[in-house]
Amino acid sequence: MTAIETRGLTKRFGEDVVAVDSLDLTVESGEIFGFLGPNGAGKSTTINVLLDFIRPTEGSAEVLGYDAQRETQAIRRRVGVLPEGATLYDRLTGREHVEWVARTKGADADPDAILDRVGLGRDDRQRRTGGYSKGMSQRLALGMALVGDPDLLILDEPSSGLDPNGIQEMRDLLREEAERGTTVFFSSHILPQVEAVCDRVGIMSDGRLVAEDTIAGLREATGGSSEITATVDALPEGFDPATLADLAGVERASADGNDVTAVCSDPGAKMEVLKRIDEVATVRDVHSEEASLEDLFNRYTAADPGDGTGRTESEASGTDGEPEVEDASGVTA
Ligand SMILES: Nc1ncnc2c1ncn2[C@@H]1O[C@H](COP(=O)(O)OP(=O)(O)OP(=O)(O)O)[C@@H](O)[C@H]1O
Repeated sequence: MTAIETRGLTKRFGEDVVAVDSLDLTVESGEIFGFLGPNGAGKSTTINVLLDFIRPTEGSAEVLGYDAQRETQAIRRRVGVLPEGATLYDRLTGREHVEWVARTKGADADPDAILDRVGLGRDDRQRRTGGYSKGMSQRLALGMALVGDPDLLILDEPSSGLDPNGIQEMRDLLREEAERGTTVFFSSHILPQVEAVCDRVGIMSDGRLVAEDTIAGLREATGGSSEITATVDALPEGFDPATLADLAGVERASADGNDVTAVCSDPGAKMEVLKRIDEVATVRDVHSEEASLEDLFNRYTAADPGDGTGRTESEASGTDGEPEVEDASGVTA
């Protein structure tokens, strides 16, 4: 079964902004799917349509086989949501938040077990959330998403505000959830984290899905440039490392001190680079790397226009937009 499926999904705000443009997205059950894109690419808007916080202009969206607009209640019972910038009720304690979500969902949850999983300390969970740090609020919001063992987790920037330990714990938690059979759909700007946990990724740019594949698949599709760095004793006088780019399959090359690095569009060219360097210098060490998700992301989104926010000028100054649009930043059950 597919966990998420959109067909021709489009959302316009006012006359000028096409936040999501004919999106065909498929997320299979049980996978961890990373939803990526620069600021303003349309990720949150897509998520907000899936959860019926906003209505699409055109197209359709199904979540767990239910129509996202007509069967919202069925979806909310089976989906755990961490909205962007989740708002908490200052006067309630962390534990009370989890109890509240459990009541709303009609779920039989153990708040302490959940808060243990997200690492919100025993004392902290008894305090009112008005005094929480950003990371504590984020841990609690994630705990609220876990209530009722959802079939699908939709997490908008789950690592936001977390320290490095928190990010690592989040990664483990996503894996644990996937092992239990939960589908995990999350947006993130922390690409190494995405690379470490995701089965597949989708990359949005300017409202459109410009790539949807495994990371290995993206590497292949882009010609998967890879790097080789050779550390040498010394480079001979007059040797210009840039000339390594004359070799077939080498995009560019440069030297930084005793490190000579070549970026290869054809991984097979790495050996040729090494041989050439070995002819002119004594090679002490070699380091080879495949294109990171960050490199791939940059390739797919390089053409993103403007300042990267995707906002028009009038919108940035607050003169455009759709007043009736509901914000997804509230606490969601
Ligand atoms: N309520 C709204 N009214 C008008 N325009 C909006 C509204 N919500 C989003 N937009 C615009 O839609 C586009 C997509 O925004 P969206 O928030 O979906 O991007 P995003 O990929 O989630 O970005 P980020 O990574 O910064 O969170 C942007 O141009 C944004 O300004």
